[in-house]
Amino acid sequence: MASEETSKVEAVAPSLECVTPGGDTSSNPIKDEGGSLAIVVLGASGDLAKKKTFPALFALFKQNYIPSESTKLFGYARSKLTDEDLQDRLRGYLTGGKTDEKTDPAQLANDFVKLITYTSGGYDEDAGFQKLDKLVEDWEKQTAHEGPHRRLFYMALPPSVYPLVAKMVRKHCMAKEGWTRVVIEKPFGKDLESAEKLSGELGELFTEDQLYRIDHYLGKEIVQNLLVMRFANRFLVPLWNAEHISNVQIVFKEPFGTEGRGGYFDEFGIIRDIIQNHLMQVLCLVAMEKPVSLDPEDVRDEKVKVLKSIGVPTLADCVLGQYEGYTDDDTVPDDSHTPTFATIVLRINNERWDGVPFILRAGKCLDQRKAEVRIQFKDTPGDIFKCKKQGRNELVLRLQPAEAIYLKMTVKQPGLEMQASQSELDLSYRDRYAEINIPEAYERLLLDVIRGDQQHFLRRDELKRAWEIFTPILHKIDEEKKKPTLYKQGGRGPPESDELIGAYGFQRTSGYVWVPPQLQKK
Ligand SMILES: NC(=O)C1=CN([C@@H]2O[C@H](COP(=O)(O)OP(=O)(O)OC[C@H]3O[C@@H](n4cnc5c(N)ncnc54)[C@H](OP(=O)(O)O)[C@@H]3O)[C@@H](O)[C@H]2O)C=CC1
Ligand SMILES: O=C1O[C@H](COP(=O)(O)O)[C@@H](O)[C@H](O)[C@H]1O
Repeated sequence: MASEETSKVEAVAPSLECVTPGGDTSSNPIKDEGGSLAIVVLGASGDLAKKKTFPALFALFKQNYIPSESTKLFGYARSKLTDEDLQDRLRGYLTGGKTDEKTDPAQLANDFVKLITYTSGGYDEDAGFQKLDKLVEDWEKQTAHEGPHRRLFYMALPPSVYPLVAKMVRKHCMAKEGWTRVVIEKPFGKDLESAEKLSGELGELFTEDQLYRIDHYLGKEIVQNLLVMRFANRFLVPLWNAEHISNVQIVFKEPFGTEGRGGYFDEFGIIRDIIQNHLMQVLCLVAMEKPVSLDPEDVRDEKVKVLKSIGVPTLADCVLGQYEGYTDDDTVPDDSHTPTFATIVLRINNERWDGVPFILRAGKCLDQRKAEVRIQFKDTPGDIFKCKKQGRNELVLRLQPAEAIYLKMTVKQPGLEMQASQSELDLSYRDRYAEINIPEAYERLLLDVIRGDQQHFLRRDELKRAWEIFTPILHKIDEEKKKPTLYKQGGRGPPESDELIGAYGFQRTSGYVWVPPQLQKK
């Protein structure tokens, strides 16, 4: 049964306006739909809710994107909590973002938590969801605003209960006059079959335009910049292909381990946790063709197209690692073979990328926190300066920490001698945009949900294709109980990874060390 309810409110076409340096950036407001907005956080007692969901809503509240006159936040979970219990639990996490000097941040946090009300109930319990619906409806009736009563449900819950909760929302809590949107968190399944099963179950209850599958990497500033950078700069156009690019690396590193999430992590491993979703989304934006427009369907059509061109990797294209001490976690079995590190090389079989390896690398408990895209160009032909020794051009997009885009290039070493050396053109956001508050990923994505803009959310076919690429290798790893190489905590991961990357053409620049000013230890 497909829902008869579809959004009565037109999605706001994503606008992209050119902003001159120091210019006004506030030209993309929420289309004023009037009426009321109820945001229901299901699993409000949990970790994600307190660390990400409510803080993101707080940031939007601070910027008046969710005005207190017309917005109410409802928490729902099984834990027996009062409104005050939940409010107190959240207060300590409501710290991020900038406020003007006149505003007291603690007062703002107090004003925000007053918008939250909590109700407890089971996830399969009709009575609980009927009570929730009544609470929302009573509040909607009280809000004097003309217009639709909009309802946003955010599932900050373990995926095992998504279908159950979705059924309850569909049965009892749909908006009576206005839109209903449902946000779900990854993991969207464990492989192709389970993902399709989940998609089928949700598809019975909600239309695709009501479902927002969140991948928070799509909300990161540099990831969002990829479309603009790639398609608004003429000089990049002729270079962005196999003729000039040798290899592309997309890297995620974390300096800590599973930190209390060992039970979850051990079931999924690093490929499902990071590579199949976050890194693949970034890959799509690096590799896809120019969309016809910024309409969400046009952008997602291009992502699906590039995903369909990617060949299925084999174990030979892959290095797996596990950090020493991983199994000391009580929630992880002693004989666990779950990889906490993986390097996987993908090939895109199309005209633009034929022959260019896309190297995806992710690991926990490594030497640093870093996520970046590193595009390495081929050697310059006819090298009269012996530049090869100095290193290749690389365009690096650093997602975190300290967002930056920099281009490693060879220049004359200043001085009397004619000597070439490696330097960089550096766009470090903290220097260039010091006055601008860079929003958190969840903040931006929640705003997109309120706006009805699905560009930065996964469509069902996109998800399916990403699972088609990774399921064969994941099944093989599981079936063969493939043992990952143990690696030291705080290092670069298994040395085999660097060997594989080297074999696929990546050339490390010897002697080049550049620590951008924002990352230098003072
Ligand atoms: N935490 C994080 O940093 C991230 C989480 N996610 C995803 O977000 C979702 C929520 O994550 P997180 O908040 O960490 O999860 P939690 O384990 O904290 O669970 C959230 C809430 O769900 C309820 N719950 C827990 N286990 C069960 C269960 N077995 N059956 C029914 N209800 C249960 C609990 O509420 P109560 O008992 O009160 O009902 C809990 O407070 C997950 O899908 C996760 O993969 C994604 C990215 C990062
Ligand atoms: O989705 C997840 O992401 C986090 C890393 O997110 P980041 O925004 O801090 O880069 C990771 O720690 C976690 O394992 C994974 O589930």
